[in-house]
Amino acid sequence: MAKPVSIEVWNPNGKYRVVSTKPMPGTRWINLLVEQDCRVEVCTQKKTILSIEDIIALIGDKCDGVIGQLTEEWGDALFSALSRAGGKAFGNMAVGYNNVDVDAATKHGVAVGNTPGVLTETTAELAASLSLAAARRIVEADEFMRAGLYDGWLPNLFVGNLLKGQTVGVIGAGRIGSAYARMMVEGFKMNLIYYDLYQATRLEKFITGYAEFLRANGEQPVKWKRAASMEEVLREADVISLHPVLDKTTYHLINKESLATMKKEAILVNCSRGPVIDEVALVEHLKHNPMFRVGLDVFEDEPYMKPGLADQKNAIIVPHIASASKWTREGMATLAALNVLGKIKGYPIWSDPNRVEPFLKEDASPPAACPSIVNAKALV
Ligand SMILES: NC(=O)c1ccc[n+]([C@@H]2O[C@H](COP(=O)([O-])OP(=O)(O)OC[C@H]3O[C@@H](n4cnc5c(N)ncnc54)[C@H](O)[C@@H]3O)[C@@H](O)[C@H]2O)c1
Ligand SMILES: O=C(O)[C@H](O)CO
Repeated sequence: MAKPVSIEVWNPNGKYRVVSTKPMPGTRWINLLVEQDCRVEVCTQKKTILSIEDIIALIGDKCDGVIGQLTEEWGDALFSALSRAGGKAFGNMAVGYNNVDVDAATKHGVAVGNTPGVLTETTAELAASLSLAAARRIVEADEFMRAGLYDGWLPNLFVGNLLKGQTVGVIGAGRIGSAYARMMVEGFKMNLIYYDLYQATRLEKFITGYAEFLRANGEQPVKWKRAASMEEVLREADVISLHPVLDKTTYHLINKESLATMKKEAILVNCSRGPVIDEVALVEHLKHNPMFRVGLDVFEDEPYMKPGLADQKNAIIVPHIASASKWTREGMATLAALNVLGKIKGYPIWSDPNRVEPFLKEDASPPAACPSIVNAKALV
């Protein structure tokens, strides 16, 4: 028998019972649920990752929908408990939903929501920050200053890489990968090589237009290329940023062999999911290639790092904060709540999950729709 889990309750007499497994930023998401007759229960347990038993205890005997987190494994056990309690929807507060067994949800008739679009620029900005921090060795230099080691300017002190004119490689040029590519090309006049299963038409048009603008102004135009294989990107790029979804095709996409094809002084950034990189192979590569640098927001076995990673000076490591801007996190909470609410209310699915701004306006009522349900087609 699982121990009772501590909760905070909003609108105790609400008709529909919605559970959030974590307190989430902002209050708009709670207000929207309460205005639509929901009793909202927010888990306040002081434990970062809830167990399956904790979540089953939270679901209880009657629950219309749950808002959950990417740290939770949503599989058959949780979806059958939710369905038994009368639940219709699970809203993952993330765009990535590799923690969710979508087939199991569909089998139990539960809709699975995610939060695309609202985190695109915020996540791309962190990938750009890690790229710059790695290129210019900012973390190492900061540690050096704080240690009181600076005793005057030197020609060879913390020499890094100039980005202008170098090639940025993007693997997975979807929403975030494309936003990152635009930032690096427009901001630093880098050339682009990308690999994706699909053509990134809007990105290609943007860079073509920017190259024309540069040419018209007497500047060196930027170039772009869609690579025929991921290996082509790894061989040619100076900075490589990973932005694919995590699935069977992208698990350990970066491994011992692919690392060996990269330039010795390349920079590798990962703001997608940890298991896209074989982290043990990466640690070995970092040890043997001191000029190779990485910027990592995600790790293979979060919250842990593989042995040796934290000792590498050529690695910059941050704790899965790529979407952590206030506007984005409040927006993610809103989208996650509206996915659950929309399903409870029987609203239709929003037509374009790449354009979710109408749901995010602070001073207006959101559309009567679910912003993004990933198993919408399978459920009908
Ligand atoms: N670190 C973070 O905090 C953070 C924040 C947001 C998103 N993410 C991760 O980033 C991922 C991408 O988000 P998005 O909104 O850009 O999604 P998206 O669906 O717009 O883009 C993903 C892209 O990956 C491509 N892809 C799929 N399989 C591939 C393969 N084998 N090789 C190359 N490309 C492949 C797809 O075609 C698509 O264009 C999410 O699924 C999530 O895991 C992480
Ligand atoms: O997939 C996601 O949304 C992230 O990892 C958290 O923002």
